[in-house]
Amino acid sequence: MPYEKELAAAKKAATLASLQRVLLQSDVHSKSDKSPVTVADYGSQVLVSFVLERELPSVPFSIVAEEDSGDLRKESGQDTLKRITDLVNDTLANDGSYSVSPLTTEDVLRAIDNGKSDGGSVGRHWVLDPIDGTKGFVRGDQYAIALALLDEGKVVLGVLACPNLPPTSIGSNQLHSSNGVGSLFFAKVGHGAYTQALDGSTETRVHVTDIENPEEASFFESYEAAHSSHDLSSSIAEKLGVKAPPVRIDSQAKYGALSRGDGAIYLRFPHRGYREKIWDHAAGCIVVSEAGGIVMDAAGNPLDFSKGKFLDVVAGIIVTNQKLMPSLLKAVKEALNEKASSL
Ligand SMILES: Nc1ncnc2c1ncn2[C@@H]1O[C@H](COP(=O)(O)OS(=O)(=O)O)[C@@H](OP(=O)(O)O)[C@H]1O
Ligand SMILES: [Mg+2]
Ligand SMILES: [Mg+2]
Ligand SMILES: [Mg+2]
Repeated sequence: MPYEKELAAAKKAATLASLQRVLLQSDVHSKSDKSPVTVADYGSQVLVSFVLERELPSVPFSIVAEEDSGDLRKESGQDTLKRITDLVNDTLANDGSYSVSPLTTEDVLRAIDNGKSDGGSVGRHWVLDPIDGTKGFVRGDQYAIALALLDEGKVVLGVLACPNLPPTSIGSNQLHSSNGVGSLFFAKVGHGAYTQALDGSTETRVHVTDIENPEEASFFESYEAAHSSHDLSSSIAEKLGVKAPPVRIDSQAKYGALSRGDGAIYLRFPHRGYREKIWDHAAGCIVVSEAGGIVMDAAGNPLDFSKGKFLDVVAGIIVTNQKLMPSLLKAVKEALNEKASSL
């Protein structure tokens, strides 16, 4: 079966990264673009890189990942580097599946640097967001370890580990950390999407909702208003006839929740000038597509992951089932035209 061992390795990598026991979630640093990064973001990138290298030793190795080692190589980063190294070694020791001597700080830097690839349309590339929704993670809300594989520019498998997303369906009032076991979603091209509890229970196939009437639909959007225009989504929802208030959750947990029918629509409209990155959508996109949903930009184009680390989309990203997509696209077009003429 194509990509079977790759999927098994990806599930193992994302699950192990989700088991990090972080002492200080508030240990947040600011990157050069002012966005937050924590010890756990780096630790997760190291663990995923480590597991993929171990599980797939004979395969040429390329990862396009969010984090880099630049700040950790500076004098001011030495404390953080030490804490990442301890965190990774504790996680590997608790798990016990790899008998290795503890990683050194050099090993950690090298593992982070494995994520330097540029991706593209030739060959295979892993795409990793070690912690997607860092702000959600710091708040104790939703976040995801998101890992996908590109083959000749197409996403062929994806895994989303969502440690704070309960394995049962969420309503709008059950969004906060479950303090229990989280959810794992995974999909392989042409083989459907599946979920299982992060503690390894049996897997079940997931499908997006079959709702046809927008009045019965609910929609997801970013928790952070800085990441997606809440005004534009409410105008789209109103045009479509959606009655329910928005459900705001961080990260690609939105794609996971949508793939099992917890909500019907995901709307994402970043503010002017922001360029989407492939690691924020690759895993979520294949999980939802294999669950029967559609992921497009606001002009109705499928997402193109073959152009390197950026994802060039027209205006925003919209996700829903096959039945609702035509009316959603129409509502999006109207709302965007209205916005343009009001400027
Ligand atoms: N200005 C701006 N506009 C749009 N998107 C941005 C912006 N800044 C960051 N990001 C990316 O958003 C990722 C977080 O995903 P979400 O927006 O779905 O979640 S959240 O509600 O904002 O927490 C987040 O992913 P992580 O950095 O992995 O947390 C970013 O890649
Ligand atoms: Mg980030
Ligand atoms: Mg992200
Ligand atoms: Mg991230």
